[in-house]
Amino acid sequence: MITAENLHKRYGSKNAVDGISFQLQPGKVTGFLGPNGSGKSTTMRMAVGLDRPTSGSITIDGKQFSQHKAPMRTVGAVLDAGATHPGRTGKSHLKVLAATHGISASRVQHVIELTGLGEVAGKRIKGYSLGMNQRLGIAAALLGDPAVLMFDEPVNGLDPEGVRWVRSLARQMAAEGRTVFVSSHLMSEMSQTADHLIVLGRGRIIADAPIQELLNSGEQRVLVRTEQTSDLANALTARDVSISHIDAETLQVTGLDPRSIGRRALEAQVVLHELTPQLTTLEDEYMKLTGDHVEYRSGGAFEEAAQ
Ligand SMILES: Nc1ncnc2c1ncn2[C@@H]1O[C@H](COP(=O)(O)OP(=O)(O)OP(=O)(O)O)[C@@H](O)[C@H]1O
Repeated sequence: MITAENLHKRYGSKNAVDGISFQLQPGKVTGFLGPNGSGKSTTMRMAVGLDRPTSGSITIDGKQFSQHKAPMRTVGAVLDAGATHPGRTGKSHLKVLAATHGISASRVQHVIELTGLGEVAGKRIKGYSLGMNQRLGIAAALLGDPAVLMFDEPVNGLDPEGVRWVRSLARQMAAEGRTVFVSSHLMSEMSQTADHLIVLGRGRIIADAPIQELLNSGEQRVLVRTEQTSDLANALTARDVSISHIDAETLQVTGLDPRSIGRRALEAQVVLHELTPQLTTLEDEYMKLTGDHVEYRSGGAFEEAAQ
């Protein structure tokens, strides 16, 4: 279990992480989502002692990472997959890690198989592709069979097969009861992997909720088609209901569910041709949530923080 309490990190005058608190649950994939520069990597680095909080704390099972007797058995982290010795083979890299952390050599072969590195494990790391390096990083993270896994942008630069593999590995690890924490700046990625989302914007938490809840939090819009648009609009008009005319036969209604719209149409003797709830996508929600929190926007303009 990872717990952050009022965690802050300042770099000079910059609040990279600005007082965040959260608790991650075992058995779930928690997505850590936010635009570039929102503080995800800094938070993860503090969790494994690579950076010190300016104030507040981030602990794993109640202790700071450095206080754990066997850190590799506690947390498996892939924060920088490139941090290896290029002249070694993948297998010898894993063997050294195992030997220096009191992990049995049999785990090395096991994680090589688990990560699909079998064919390249005997080759030097300097010849590895990005995908192989990513798999090697994950193999190292799994070596100590830890209950907590932390992956920073694990699918960056991977091909579609690699992306699918990382997703299913994360899900499998959570199904085994582990706490799985995965960062990404892409909602589309997280929506296929995570059960729960923590959304960060400019170092602050802007959402901490199950994916389903985020999906349901948007206002439901319903598309209605009829030849009697004005009769229907009259029948539906009420406080908190907004109706917009899309074209001569189509209305978009917010504030009423499809069932109520159907019932009112029947009472007003309006014939409906279509009644379609418009699903809010996670992407829509994410854009809404982070719209004011983006540091770098497309178009090349740099916008200074305006908080
Ligand atoms: N060592 C550092 N020194 C100074 N500023 C830093 C340092 N590390 C991070 N920052 C700044 O802190 C902020 C948060 O960065 P961080 O890398 O944690 O964000 P992120 O959400 O992981 O983004 P990305 O997806 O781009 O890596 C950014 O504005 C970044 O420029």
